[in-house]
Order: sequence, then structure tokens, then C-alpha cells
Amino acid sequence: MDRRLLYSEKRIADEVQRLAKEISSSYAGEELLMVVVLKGAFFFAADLARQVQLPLTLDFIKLSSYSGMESTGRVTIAKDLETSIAGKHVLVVEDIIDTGLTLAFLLERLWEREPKSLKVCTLIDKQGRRRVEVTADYVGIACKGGFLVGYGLDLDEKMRELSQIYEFIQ
Ligand SMILES: O=P(O)(O)OC[C@H]1O[C@H](OP(=O)(O)OP(=O)(O)O)[C@H](O)[C@@H]1O
Ligand code: HPA
Ligand SMILES: [Mg+2]
Repeated sequence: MDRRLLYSEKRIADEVQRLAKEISSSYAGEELLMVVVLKGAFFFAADLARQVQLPLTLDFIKLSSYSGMESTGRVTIAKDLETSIAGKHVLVVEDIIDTGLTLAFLLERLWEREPKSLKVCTLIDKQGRRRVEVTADYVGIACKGGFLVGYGLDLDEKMRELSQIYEFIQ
């Protein structure tokens, strides 16, 4: 078991800053509700929210589907949102889109709740691994593959606390 550094603290901070600027200018003059997908996105969302120059509200949904390095294909809601999203500008904040199964599941459920708009921001996009077609509106880093850990990303709940992102090597 080993790991290889992929994205440094500096690279992550630069991407967060760029995304915050893009989001701030796209929604200028509006209020934004950030829907943070727990647990993975919590570090990213905390850093992003503090740099977005907009009036924000934050809510959290806890979804999970991974066992080890594989998606089980079954997404479960362990904790739902506490606020209504109807009529609001909603931005889903994800740490990673991989097979796309989590995001597809989430977007389907959120559209039913009739937001004014619904967009997605992800720090990492593993575009080549999709099992369903979903796209993010704001992407930090496009990544080819490998299993990533750190900055919220876990392997069986471990290594989320690392401040940089690594490829996990078995
Ligand atoms: O595109 P996918 O293949 O669905 O993978 C992406 C999802 O998988 C991870 O969540 P996980 O189920 O591991 O829960 P966690 O956030 O609590 O780690 C990650 O945080 C994304 O939400
Ligand atoms: O590469 C990954 N690392 C951690 N969690 C994940 N969930 C989907 N892909 C990944
Ligand atoms: Mg996980």
C-alpha cells in the first residue's frame, strides 16, 4: 500500500480561488444555496464558500455508495437536506464525479423539488469513468483515473484528513 502525490495544497487552493471567482461572477446580484454532498465535499465546500463573494446559505446532504474503491451502484441518502430548495438558485458542491451515479441520482431528486436553477461544481472530474452521463458546470481539475484520497476523499473512511490529494496505489 502506497500513495503518490497528485495535487498539492497550492494547486488545490489555486483551483478553489478560480472556481470561487467564476461562481461569484455567474451569480452576481443573486443569492445562492450551496448543497454540499457529504462527507467527501466538506473540506472543498468550506474553502469554496469562504471565497465566493455572494450571499450564501448552506445545506448538507449525505449520500454514499462506495465500498473500498468500487461504486456499489446503489446510492443511499443517509441524511437529507433540511431546507426547501424550491424557487432558489442551487449549486451542488461535490468533491469528485467518477461513474456519475451519485450525481445523476441527486440531480433527479433535486429537480423534483423545483429549484429556480440547479448547477454543479466539482473539484475533481474523472470524465473517462462515467457509467451515466452527467456534467458539471464548474470543474476544478479534470483527472484521468486512479483512486484518489485526501482533502475529503476517502478509502473506507480513511485518509480524508490529508491536506493534499494522492493517488492510492495498492
Ligand atoms: O460518481 P460516483 O462514482 O458516484 O462517485 C462520486 C461520489 O463518491 C464519493 O462519495 P461516497 O459514496 O464515497 O461517500 P463519501 O462522500 O461519504 O465518501 C464522492 O464523494 C462522490 O459523492
Ligand atoms: O477516486 C475516488 N476516491 C475517493 N472517493 C471516490 N468516489 C469516487 N471516486 C473516488
Ligand atoms: Mg467515499
